[in-house]
This record gives sequence, structure tokens and C-alpha cells, in this order.
Amino acid sequence: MELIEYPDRELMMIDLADKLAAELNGYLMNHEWATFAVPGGTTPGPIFDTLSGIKLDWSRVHVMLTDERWVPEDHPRSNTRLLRKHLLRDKAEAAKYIPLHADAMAPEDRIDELSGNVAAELPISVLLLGMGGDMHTASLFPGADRLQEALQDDAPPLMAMRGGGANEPRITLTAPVLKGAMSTHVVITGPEKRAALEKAQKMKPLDAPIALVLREAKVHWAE
Ligand SMILES: O=C(O)[C@H](O)[C@@H](O)[C@H](O)[C@H](O)COP(=O)(O)O
Repeated sequence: MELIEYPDRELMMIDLADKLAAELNGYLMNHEWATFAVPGGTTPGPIFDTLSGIKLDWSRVHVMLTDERWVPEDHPRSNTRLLRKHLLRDKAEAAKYIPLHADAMAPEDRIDELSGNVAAELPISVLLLGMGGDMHTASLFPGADRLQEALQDDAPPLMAMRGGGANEPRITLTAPVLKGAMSTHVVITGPEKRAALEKAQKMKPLDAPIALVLREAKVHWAE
């Protein structure tokens, strides 16, 4: 794991946005398109704000979430809503969006179709992950109902997930998809998450799902 510490959050968000854009740009030099997977939650908004204004051939960037809360897209907890408001606008409006959500009561109602769309975009070229204080990443929560299945190397690309720290049903990329990314970044803030991250390094993914990716990841941290 490579830990990159920043003097403050604002600087980190801007610098990380630049790094991600540079990686996408580099990838596009040798590939027809790039798959860019990003987290929801409260941390990445400022990264998205900066990214959306960066000059890049966004029309060849396919954006997807690492996980989604199964709520309508105009719900305050919808990660899709966050993306539309902060990332898929300005220059980045040209990006192709690969949804993890569809209009249905439960994720299981639409998962086959959503999963097929995700499978066509793999491997992920550039992956950005968040992490919770409980060491979950994407919607792979310790104690969630199908975590064990989602950690298997032959897990389907997308799975529904309930329980653990999740408030509502979730849909999430699974371990093989996250581990298969060409480049992996994790962004965290504050002393509590820093301590959790350090603990996770010595733990198994079943207890600390972020541990799945830590060996290969660059972790970006600011107080
Ligand atoms: O939908 C989500 O909740 C996320 O994708 C999730 O995996 C997030 O990255 C962590 O929960 C950290 O969330 P915060 O940034 O809000 O602390």
C-alpha cells in the first residue's frame, strides 16, 4: 500500500482529481475507451467538482459507481444524484454513464441487466474507492448478508447487499471486479478513518473488506 498524505483536504481533492484525469488520459492514449469507477457518499463531491471542469476526451470515458443505494434517483441518498450534480456536467457531461440503478422495487428485479452492462465495461481502468469507519468499501459491509459470496473470485460483477452498516438495500461491485482494476485509489479523511485503515491492513476482507485492495492501492489521506 502506498499512503499519500496531504496538508489539507482541499488540496487533496484538487490534486487527486488531477491525478485521476492524468491516468484516464494516459489510458486513452492506448485504448479506445476508459472505464472510470467512483464511490458515492459524502467524501468525493469536491473531487467530482474539479474533475468535471478538466479537459479530457470525456466522450471516451465510461463512468460507473462502485455501489449504489437502492433508492429513487431523486432521493437525497442516491449516489447517482450526486454524480449527476457534481461529475456528469460541464466538460464531463460528454462521458458515458453506466448505471447501477434502475426503476424497480428491489435490486434483484433488475440485477441481470445491470450486471450485463457492467461486465461489458471491464476491467476498470481507473478505480476510486471510499471507505467507512467500519472498513467497508463500495457496499461490501462487514456483517452484510452476502459478503462472503461477493468476496469469491468467481462472484458475479454486481450483487445486491443488505445489512451490516447499510441503511437501505445496496447494489455493489464485487471483489473480482475491484481487484481486477488496472489502477486503484482510495480516498479517506480524518483520524478515525486513518486508524481504521491501519487496522485493516492486518485483517481479512471478511472482517475488513477494504483489505481486498490495499496491497495494490494508493491511499490518499488528509486530516
Ligand atoms: O454509497 C456509499 O456509501 C459509498 O460508495 C461508500 O462505499 C462510501 O465510499 C463509504 O461509505 C464512505 O462514505 P463517506 O465518504 O460518506 O464517509
